[in-house]
Amino acid sequence: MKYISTRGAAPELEFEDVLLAGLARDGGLYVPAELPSFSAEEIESWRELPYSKLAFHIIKPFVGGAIDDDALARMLDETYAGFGHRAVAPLAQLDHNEYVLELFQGPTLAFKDFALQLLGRLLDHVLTKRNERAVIIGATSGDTGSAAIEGCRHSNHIDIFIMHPHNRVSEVQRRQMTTVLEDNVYNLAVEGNFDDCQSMLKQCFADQSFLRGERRLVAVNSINWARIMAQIVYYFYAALNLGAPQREMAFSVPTGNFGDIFAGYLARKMGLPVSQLVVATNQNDILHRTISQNRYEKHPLAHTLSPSMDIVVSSNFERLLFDAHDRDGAVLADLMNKMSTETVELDPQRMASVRELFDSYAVDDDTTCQTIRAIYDDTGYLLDPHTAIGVKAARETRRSMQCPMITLGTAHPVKFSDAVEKAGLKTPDLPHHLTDLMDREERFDVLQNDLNALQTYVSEKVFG
Ligand SMILES: Cc1ncc(COP(=O)(O)O)c(C=O)c1O
Ligand SMILES: N[C@@H](CCOP(=O)(O)O)C(=O)O
Repeated sequence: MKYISTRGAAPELEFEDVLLAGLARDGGLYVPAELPSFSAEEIESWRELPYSKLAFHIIKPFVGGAIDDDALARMLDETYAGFGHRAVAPLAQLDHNEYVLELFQGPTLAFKDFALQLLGRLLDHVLTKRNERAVIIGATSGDTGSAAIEGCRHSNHIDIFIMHPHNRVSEVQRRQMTTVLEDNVYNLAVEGNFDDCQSMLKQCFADQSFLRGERRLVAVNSINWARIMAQIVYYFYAALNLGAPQREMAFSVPTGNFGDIFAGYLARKMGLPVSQLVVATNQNDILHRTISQNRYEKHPLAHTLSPSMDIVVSSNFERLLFDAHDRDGAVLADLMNKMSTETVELDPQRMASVRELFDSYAVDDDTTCQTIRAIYDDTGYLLDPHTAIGVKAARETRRSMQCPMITLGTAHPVKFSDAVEKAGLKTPDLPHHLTDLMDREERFDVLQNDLNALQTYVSEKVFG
C-alpha cells in the first residue's frame, strides 16, 4: 500500500514510514494512493466476528506487509481486550432506529482509545524493530492527550509531550493526563487555545532542527494516517450489528478535527452502505457554515461545554477536500494556502457533491444541556455533551426514518460534569480504575503560547 500527500509534493511512502511521519514534508496529510474496497459478500462474512477480528480484516490491507499477520492480530487482540465492555463498541438504543455507538469503553473513556491504544503498540513494534527512539508531540483539547499518554507511557522508545490549552480542559481530562508520572511523559499547559497548540505542532513538523537530526518526530493526532485507519473499523462493526450490508446506515458524528467523520466517509468508499453522514458541531461551527452555506470563514474560537470540540482549524477537512478536488495536489495546496488566510467559497459543484452525503448542524450550549436532559428524562440514558450534540444534529437533519441513525458516542459523561450538572443531572461516579483520580499527584508545566518556548522545552528534556 502506497500513501500520497494531499498537497502532491512530498514523497510517496509505505505504511511503516507513514506511521512514523506525521505531516507530509509539503505540509499535506497522507492518504492511501488507493483505497481497499470490500464486496457485500465479504462484509457479510464478517458479521459474527468479534471486534478485534473484524479490525484485522479492515486494517490489514492498509498495513500491507509492513507488520506480519500474527503480530498485527496479537496487537489488535491486546488493544481491544483492554476495553471495559466485552462488545468493545456496544450500541445503545434511544428510540426506533436511533442508536448511540458507545466508543467510550476504553481506558481513557473517549473514542480516541480505539486508535491510540493500537497506535502505541504499532509504534513500539516498529521502533523496536528499527532500534530507534522517537519524540511525540501532540496537541489536545482534552481526549487525545490522555489516550496517547496511556498508549505510550510504557514504551522505552518514546518521549511524549502533550500540549493542552491551560484551564480549558475539564478537570477529569486534565488529571487523566497530568497524573501519569512516568519519566517519558511531559504535559504542557499552553497559555492559548487548541488551535494554538495544533498550529505549533504543525510548525514543529515543518522545522525539526530542534531535534538535531537525532530523534524522529511522530504524531499522535489524527494527522497521523494510522489514527484514521483504526477509526474506520467501528463504522463497519456498528453497521454489521444493525443489518448492513443489506441495509443502509446513517451516522451522526460530533466533529472537531474532522478525523472521526472522515473515517466514516472512507468506510463508505470501502463498500459500507452509508447513506448520510452528519457533521455535528458546537458553537465552533466553521464546518457547519462551510457545508451548509459554502462559506469557510474563521470566527474566533469559543469556549463551550463541549471543550473537546473547541476547534476552528479542522485538520482532516483537507483530506475530504483533496478527494473533492479530484485528488489534485497542486490545486489543493493553493486552496489550503488561501484557506489559511482568507474567507473562501468552494466551487459550488464540488460543494454540491459533498452535500450528497454530508449534512451538518451546529448546537449551542443551552441546546446541548437541554438535549442531555431530554434524553435522560425519556430514556434514562446519560449523554456526554459531545454525544448530545451528535444526537441533536441527527434528529434535526435525518433524511430517512427507515434507515438506522447511529450517533457516535465519543466520550463518557463522567468526563464532563459541568455540562451534566448544568442539565440538572448528577455526574456518575468515576469507573473503578479511576476512583482515586482526584487524589493523585499531578505534574505539568505551564508554557507560553510560543513555538520557540515549546521547542526549547522539548529539546532540553530530550537532550538534557
Ligand atoms: C469527545 C469528543 N468528541 C468529538 C471529537 C471530535 O472528533 P474529531 O476531532 O475527530 O472530529 C473529539 C475530539 O476530537 C472528542 O474528544
Ligand atoms: N478533540 C481532540 C482534538 C485533537 O483531535 P485529533 O483527533 O486530531 O487528535 C482532543 O480531544 O484532543
